Amino acid sequence: MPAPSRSKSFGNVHRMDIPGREHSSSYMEGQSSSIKPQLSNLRSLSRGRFLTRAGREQFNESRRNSNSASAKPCASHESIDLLSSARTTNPLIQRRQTLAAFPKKIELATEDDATSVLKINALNIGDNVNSSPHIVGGYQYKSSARSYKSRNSLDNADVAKLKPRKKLTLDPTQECTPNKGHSDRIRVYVRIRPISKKEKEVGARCCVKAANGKEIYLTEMALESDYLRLKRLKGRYFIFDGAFPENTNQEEVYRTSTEQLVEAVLEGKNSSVFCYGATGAGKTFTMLGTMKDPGVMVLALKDLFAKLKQRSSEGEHSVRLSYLEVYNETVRDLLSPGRALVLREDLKQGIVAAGLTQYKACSADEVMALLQQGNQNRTTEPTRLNETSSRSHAILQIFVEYSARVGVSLVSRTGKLSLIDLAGSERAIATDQRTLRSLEGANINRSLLALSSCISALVEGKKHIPFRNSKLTQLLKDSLGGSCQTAMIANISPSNMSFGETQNTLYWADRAKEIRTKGCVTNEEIQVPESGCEQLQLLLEVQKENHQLRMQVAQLQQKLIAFESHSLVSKQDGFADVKMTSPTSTLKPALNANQKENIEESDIKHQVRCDDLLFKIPNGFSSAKATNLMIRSPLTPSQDPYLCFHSTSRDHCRKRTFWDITNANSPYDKSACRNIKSNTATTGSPSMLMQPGFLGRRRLKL
Ligand SMILES: Nc1ncnc2c1ncn2[C@@H]1O[C@H](COP(=O)(O)OP(=O)(O)OP(=O)(O)O)[C@@H](O)[C@H]1O
Repeated sequence: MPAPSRSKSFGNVHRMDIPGREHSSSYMEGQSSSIKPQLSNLRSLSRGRFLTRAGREQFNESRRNSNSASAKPCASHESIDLLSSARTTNPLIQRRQTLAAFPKKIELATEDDATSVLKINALNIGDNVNSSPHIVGGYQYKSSARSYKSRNSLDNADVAKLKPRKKLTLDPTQECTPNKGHSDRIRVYVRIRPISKKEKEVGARCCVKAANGKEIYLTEMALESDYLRLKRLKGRYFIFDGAFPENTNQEEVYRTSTEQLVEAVLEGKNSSVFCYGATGAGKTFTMLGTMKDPGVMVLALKDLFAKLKQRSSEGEHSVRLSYLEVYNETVRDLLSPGRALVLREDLKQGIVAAGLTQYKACSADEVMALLQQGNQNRTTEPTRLNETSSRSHAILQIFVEYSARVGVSLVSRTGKLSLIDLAGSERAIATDQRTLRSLEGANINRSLLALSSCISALVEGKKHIPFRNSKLTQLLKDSLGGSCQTAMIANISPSNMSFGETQNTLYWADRAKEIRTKGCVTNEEIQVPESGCEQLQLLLEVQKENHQLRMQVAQLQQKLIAFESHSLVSKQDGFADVKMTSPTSTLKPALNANQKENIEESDIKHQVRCDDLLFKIPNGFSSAKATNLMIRSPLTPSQDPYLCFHSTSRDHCRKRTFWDITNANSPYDKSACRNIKSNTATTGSPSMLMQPGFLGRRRLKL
């Protein structure tokens, strides 16, 4: 069909509702071939609406033809919808339906694109826009403009005011969903602590609410007197990866925010969890907890050791641990306190505190003891707001190393878990002015300010991130901008007296949500022996290991035989008429109840005990007697190969030779040969010197 003269490109079909707006062809990005028939239908429709009378007739004619022609591509359900709805006069509804037929990932190049899509989706999801400004119609609206996101209500007029600064992406995979384990975005959780007794006494009321597991509402308006922050902090609604109300227990906080990161560390990745918030908001409670109510640090360590135990068969694991604090811009070792430490940048490990001790820990209890020791060394002082206020930022680092031999190569992995309890931001009035406390407060605020600058720079995608502005940000460089999975737990107080601090914390938490870390990589090394020398060394190691294992097997077998000999001797003495059967079946009846119990307890234990018994053979019972006993055994070697092995008779303990197998005239029948082989194993290999028969026989002859 010839294209009508006023026909427009597909992009213009979308644009015609808002004349004069520039749209980019990236709207079409991701368009799959499957939606092409729908698009052509749409194009035809738009043509139909703008044609002259004659043209419209021609158009209708061609449409009839196209409907009747079975060979032409049939319209899908979605395109049928589009056809029926195309008659509507509401352009936004038309556009909404058009978008519904699109693949979900759409690149928007301009502010107008974003505004239009948001408007369309606003119509689509109605009130959902109000309740979830970040997730619009199933997409997360990801941009650098944030303040409008936090509004309690978002109408079309508000949407129209949106001024995104950069190219926007609507990416359905970036929804704020906890436990999804995305590795490239900082996960942010908010925890509200219960209102304290002190706050209740002074008549404080609750000013914040958590809802639906993810949402936080401020139930008060911003303070009109706070001119500096008023503009920035007018948001009253926030959505995070998780929102914990006052009654959430420690276990739940750990499971939601940190458990998956512990798992990642075991896979050789780096993970960090940090608590952020104003003084007295509950950071230390969340991170460390109490003896009765252990926090994230303790639960993570316990979980880590439990998981290591489960994986013990997979390879060798070792755990090292260091604990440091940043106090008044100096770095101190909490496990072996001494002089201040210097931070150095290491190519492989990133920023490290030179001289920081790393303790090797073998069990959760050992780690707990170290943690307790470190906490005793941590600087805490009472302030007006918190009786046990942490005056320093504390960082616990746990390194988990794994190594295993896979074939000839050695695989090793190292994962690092950093658990960080930040000191609380505070106003000078909250602490004691003009004292050491206020100096500490100033330093704490300085480092937290540096942290906020880094967050801002990271969110805005700046090239230079001012990590060097404070010791804290230097140490957090990995967690914020490196190859690391990071979770932030923002702690807030519900009291209206801390409303400003709560708003501030929520503002920074909301920003931190947009930080993208580098994709988390596994720190794995595979050593494959390359040179002949390395291969030879490896071969020697394997041979050595093999030899040791053979020795162990031989010793255990020897003990077993010694025990069995003794049981036969006892039978000779006490139970002469007990019929001898194969060694394994004679073991149990010959033992008394006590011995039997020991055998069931542990093989090794029972073998050692039996060895003892061997040397308790009654006086006068010579080894010759034992030998005779074996010779007098009613069984032939073929019936009881074990006895054959032990007998001193040449006939019975004759070595099995090549001839025995091949020669049809062999005195042994084939089945007997097979039995003998499995028990005597006298094939002449050098390792057979270690075999039990050899040693056992010698012992009895002595
Ligand atoms: N979720 C909670 N449940 C019960 N009590 C809590 C909770 N969170 C905090 N608290 C209590 O609130 C008080 C202050 O908490 P915490 O010391 O953890 O605050 P903080 O943010 O670490 O303060 P700072 O920055 O001054 O060290 C403590 O007495 C603590 O027991």
